[in-house]
Order: sequence, then structure tokens, then C-alpha cells
Amino acid sequence: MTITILCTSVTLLIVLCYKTITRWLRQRCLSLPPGPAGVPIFGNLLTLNPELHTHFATLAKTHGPIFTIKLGNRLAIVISGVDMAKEVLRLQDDNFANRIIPAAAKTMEYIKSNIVSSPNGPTLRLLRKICVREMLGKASLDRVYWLRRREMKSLLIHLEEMAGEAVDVGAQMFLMVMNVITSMLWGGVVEGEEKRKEVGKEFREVVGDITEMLGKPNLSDFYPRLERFDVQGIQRKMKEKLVRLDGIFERIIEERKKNGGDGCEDKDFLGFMLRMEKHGGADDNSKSGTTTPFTINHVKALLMDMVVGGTETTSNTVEWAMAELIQKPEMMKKAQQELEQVVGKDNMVEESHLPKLTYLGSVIKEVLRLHPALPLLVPHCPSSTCTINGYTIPQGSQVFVNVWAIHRDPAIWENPLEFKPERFLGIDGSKWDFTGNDFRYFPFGSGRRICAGIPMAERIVGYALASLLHSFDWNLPEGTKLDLSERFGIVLKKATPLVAVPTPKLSHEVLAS
Ligand code: HEM
Repeated sequence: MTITILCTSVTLLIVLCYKTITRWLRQRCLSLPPGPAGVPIFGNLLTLNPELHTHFATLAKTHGPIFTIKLGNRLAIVISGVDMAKEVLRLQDDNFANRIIPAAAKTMEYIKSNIVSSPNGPTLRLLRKICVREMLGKASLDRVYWLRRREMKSLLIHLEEMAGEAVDVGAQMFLMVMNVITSMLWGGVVEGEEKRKEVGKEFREVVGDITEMLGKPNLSDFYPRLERFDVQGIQRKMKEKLVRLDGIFERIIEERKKNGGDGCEDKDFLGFMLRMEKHGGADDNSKSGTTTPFTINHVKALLMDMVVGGTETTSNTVEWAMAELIQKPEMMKKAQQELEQVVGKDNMVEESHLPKLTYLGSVIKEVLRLHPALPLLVPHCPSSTCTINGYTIPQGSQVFVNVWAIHRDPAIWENPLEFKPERFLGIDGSKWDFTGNDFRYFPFGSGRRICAGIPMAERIVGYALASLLHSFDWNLPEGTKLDLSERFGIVLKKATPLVAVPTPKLSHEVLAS
């Protein structure tokens, strides 16, 4: 018995060593980008700092703007140079516009059908077209403005009630943005304040758990062969949550179908998507006349995309902006003076004011420069082996583009660590935008996989920040200090939540109008 166990262990060890050595030799022959030395089996996992964006920026100082690291069995390439970012996101975009789906996200069919996980191809094009052109186009966003206004007003009245007390700004923003997004998605379905709150609460809990699990390091991702064993139980727990989420979606969709179904397309996005689904999908999008299907799974997947893609990104951006402005009161004053001029003291901010708020716009650009919501974008993945700068980038490797590091590169930005909205003002400032055409500034990514929610993000962040600043003065609670340090996650966070005290600037009549 002992001899059998011994023989099996030795054989396993030999096989493992053989595989590690052959993989190592294969990779050496490939002329991969340079990178820190790792150890067999673990690669660089043991020295990986969880603050990935800063860790990668530090490694880039030693290994250059393109380097390799090994995360277990997975090869990752990290890009932190402008030219190479352009190579991945523009010149070789077609090849790199794919994703590696985390093991936890593979557990439910509709999660695999969403935009963020879809490989480059007709389904991705269809989903993005629906999202970017149909739902998040100007006309559609205008149509559901009343829903955003309703949620904003409810937040401002709540903050007025909290006047003089310490408020967790990020938590309030998250709640408001979640309500705004879910209202836009199915706001016409869930009737009644109480019921809306109830659905919203359950939804928030489940989505919070799901994003937390997606952000957890999972051995199944570093060692894909372990995926079926689900060593940490993450996939099992994720599946439980996704079944719950699916239940919420099913209830909402059922309710909508009962109450007039796809006839309600003007009310919110769900109505629009159900109409598409009823017509069996879409869109004769190819010359060959084939139709790309659009199923109920796609409806759920798009709901999920907007909630997960849109909530923390926008609410954290507003929280960062508030923190930076509280740190620099003269800048807060400047933004408030502009609001008084454009909006007036007897009025609430409306989205239609945003294009005239030039200084506020530059504050938002500067926040997204210093604290881009997704500091490493969403990792890309080449569908075939290619070369960048003479280095081989193997098919299937995970490619991180460190936009955070590019936005702080002293060769591009003067005093890059200083928060200075003025750099985006004037003739010089107007050249920077969110289109991803300039690889020195691209907080929303670039190319085929550029953020699908830019118009919505611009409106929500601008409207929320303008409303907070116009309606209240903001100060830190007495005796507290501001901490501006960051914490890496799926979305970049403040390491400690911003707690601040609002003092109303507008009368109750104006706020409640
Ligand atoms: C301040 C707010 C936001 C920022 C900074 C932001 C940034 C980004 C970035 C950097 C990416 C990845 C690009 C890449 O992989 O190359 C992305 C992807 C995405 N974003 Fe946003 N985003 C924001 C808000 C939103 C909103 C409001 C929505 C939708 C309602 C949204 C939906 C998406 C989706 C669906 C994707 C995946 C696109 C794809 O894989 O093709 N985002 N976003």
C-alpha cells in the first residue's frame, strides 16, 4: 500500500515537473516580454501585491512598459506605455477584443451572454449596438430623465434631513445610482414607493455579493484545470447568488409581461428589450442576411451589464470628486460659483445645465485621470498569437492595460499627482475627451471594447456631482482628516469611505420643487 502511494506520488511529481519544464522552455523560446522571475508552479503569485495597479506600475519601472508575469499557470502581459496601449486597443483591436471569463462568472448561462464576457463577434456587436445606440442614445436617455430626476430629488431631500450630520457620501451615492439605473431599466414596472424599495434592497444585496465574489482571487482562474474542483467553493456560492438574481429578474419580467409587456417600451429599457426578444432578436446585421438571436438570457444579461458596469463606477467617481473638492475648498467654491451663475440660487440643477458647466466638466475629467474607475480596464485577451514591439503575445494570455499608470506618467502630465482640473480647461484642455482616441487619456478604454455606458456615465456623474454641490456646502466632521488613499478592486475605491457633513444652500421649497 505504502509503496503504491509512493510510486503514484513520484509519478505525479515527475509529470508535474516535466510539464512545468516544457512549458517554461516553450515560453522561453517564444521571446515573451521580460518580467520578474517567478517560481515553479506559482509563477509570480506569491509576490503579488493585491494593490495590482500600483504593483504593476512599480514593476514597469524595472521591466519596462510591457512585461510578463505568471499568475499560476496563466500568463499575463501588462502594458503601461502609450504606444503599446494603442497597439492593443487600436492597431490590433480585432485580435485583442476578447475576454477571459472568470470561473465564477461561468456558472450561469446568462452571465456568459452579457456584453462584458462575450467574445469579439456578431453577438457582441448586436448587444453593444442595442446598449450603445438604442438604449443609451440621446433620445432614449432623454426619455427616462424623469426617472433620474425622481431619484436625485429623493436623495437631496434625504440629505436635507441629514443636515449637520455625518453622511457616508459613497454609500448614499451608491444607493442613488443603483436606484437611478434600476429605475431606468424597469422603473415603469415596479409600482409604488415601498415595493420599489423592497425590490431595490434585495437586488442591491445580491449584486453586492456577486461583485465581491467576482473580485476574490480564485485558484480556478490561476489553474484552469482546478476549475471543476472549485477548491474554494467560490463557483458554488456564486451559483447560489445568481439563481437568486435570476429569480428577481424572472419576477420583474413576469410582472412587466402581465402589465402590458413590450407595449411599455417608452417607459424603460426592459420594455424595449422585451420587444426585441419577441421579434426573435434583431437585426439583419450581416450581408449574408443572417439574424443574430436575442433571447431572454440576453435580456437578463444586459440588465446585469448595466447594473454591474454602471453602479460602482459612477458612484465611486462622484465620491472621489467630492473628496478631492473637500480637500481643495477653493476649487469647490469655484464649482459652486459656476453653478450659481448657470443654474441660479432659486433652481435645482437639471441635466440640461451640464453642457454649460465647463469647470465642473474639467473636475470630472481630472477625477477620471487621477482615479480611473477601472485602473487596469477589463483585461483583454488575444484570440491568436501575435507580436507587440517584437515580443510574442501568446493566444489566450491575459492582457492588462494600466491606464492608471499612463494617467500618472510624468512624461505626459505636468505634476501628475496634483489634482488640478485647470489642466482640462481652455484650448489645451478641450483636446482631451472620452472617445479613447488619445492614448494618453482614456478612462473609458478605447476601441471595440470601450465602455458601453459613456453617455449614461457622463449624465449620472455630472448630474449627481452638480446637484450635491449646488444644493449643499460640504465639510469634514470636526476633528477628522481626509484620507485620499486608494484600494484596488474590480472598481477602484477609496480606502476609507468619505464621510462629510452637508449644510443646505437652497431653501426647502426649491429642493422639494
Ligand atoms: C464613471 C463611470 C464609468 C467608467 C469610468 C467606465 C469605464 C469602463 C472601462 C474602462 C471599461 C473597459 C474597457 C476595456 O475593457 O477596454 C468599461 C466597460 C464597460 N462599461 Fe463602463 N464605465 C463607467 C460607467 C458605465 C455605465 C454607466 C455603464 C452602463 C450603464 C457601463 C457599462 C459598461 C459595459 C457593459 C462594459 C463592457 C464593454 C465590453 O466589454 O465591450 N459603464 N467601462
